[in-house]
Amino acid sequence: MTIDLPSPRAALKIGTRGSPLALAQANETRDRLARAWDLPFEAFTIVVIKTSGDRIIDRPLKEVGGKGLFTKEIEEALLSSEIDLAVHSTKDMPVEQPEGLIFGTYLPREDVRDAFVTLDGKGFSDLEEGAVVGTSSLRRKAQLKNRRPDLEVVEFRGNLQTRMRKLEDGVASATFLAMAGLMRLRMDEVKRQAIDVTEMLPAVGQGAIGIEWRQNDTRTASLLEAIHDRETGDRLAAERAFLAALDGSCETPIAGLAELKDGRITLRGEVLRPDGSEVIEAADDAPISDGAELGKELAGRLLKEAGPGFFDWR
Ligand SMILES: NCc1[nH]cc(CCC(=O)O)c1CC(=O)O
Repeated sequence: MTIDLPSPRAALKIGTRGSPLALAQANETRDRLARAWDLPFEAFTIVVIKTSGDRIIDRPLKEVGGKGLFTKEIEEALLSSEIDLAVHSTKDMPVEQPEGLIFGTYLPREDVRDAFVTLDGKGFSDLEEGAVVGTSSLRRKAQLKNRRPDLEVVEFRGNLQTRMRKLEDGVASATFLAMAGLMRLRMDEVKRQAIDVTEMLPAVGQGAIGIEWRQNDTRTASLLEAIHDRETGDRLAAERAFLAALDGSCETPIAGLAELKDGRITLRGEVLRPDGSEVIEAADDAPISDGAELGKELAGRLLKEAGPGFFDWR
């Protein structure tokens, strides 16, 4: 098969948000594509798109509401062919895409763990009673409250740099950041303690860069095949099926992680009450090709165990 390769004069357009992390992820995608197809960087252009999530920075996300706050404008640009592919943090992607778009290429996954970040390198069992922790993630808040009900949680929005500044300003004594973000931005100076996944299960998709394209654009699909990481794809199929079956709105604290071992896929999942007072968890394994069924099945078990009252806060 011959592919009409992009060139500096007819570059492939890569859409992304403009945050430093998003740009790092778009650059990694461009580098991998250029290497895989032996093309110069100039065969790709990076197009920055501002999303409603980027525009509204003064209100908590759950007040702004709606899925896809960070993806809507990017998907519109894809559909209108302003861009040829879009690079996303899989963690921020709704489980369903608009008609005509496919989200299905994944780069090799980074560290999936959360990091506990303080100015002096403390762990979360070392924080003094009643200390303030900043996070805007319902999952992290619920998981923290489950272990340390005494801690106070305050809303902490903004990019990684903004959150670090808030720590320096004393708005909170600690925050959580994804290890993947710290590594991609090479924020080596940030004092962090990586939290083992058995201690704090990460968000579905954490640490994975995912790429979306137009379903009818077979050329872009072929170009992307060369950089797709099959193992990450297999894990994400299970995790996202789990999330989809739980109807994971951003208002529900949900965590999930799939891992591959000895030719099988293992999935661990949990749902929590937002105040951390209850955690329901389950784990199982299956042949790798049955990952999506495993995700659906595990979600069903959690829903059954949680019972009809569990999600009442929504
Ligand atoms: N919700 C924001 C977001 N989306 C993806 C990452 C980190 C990178 C990743 O998990 O791939 C972050 C920041 C964070 O959670 O600290």
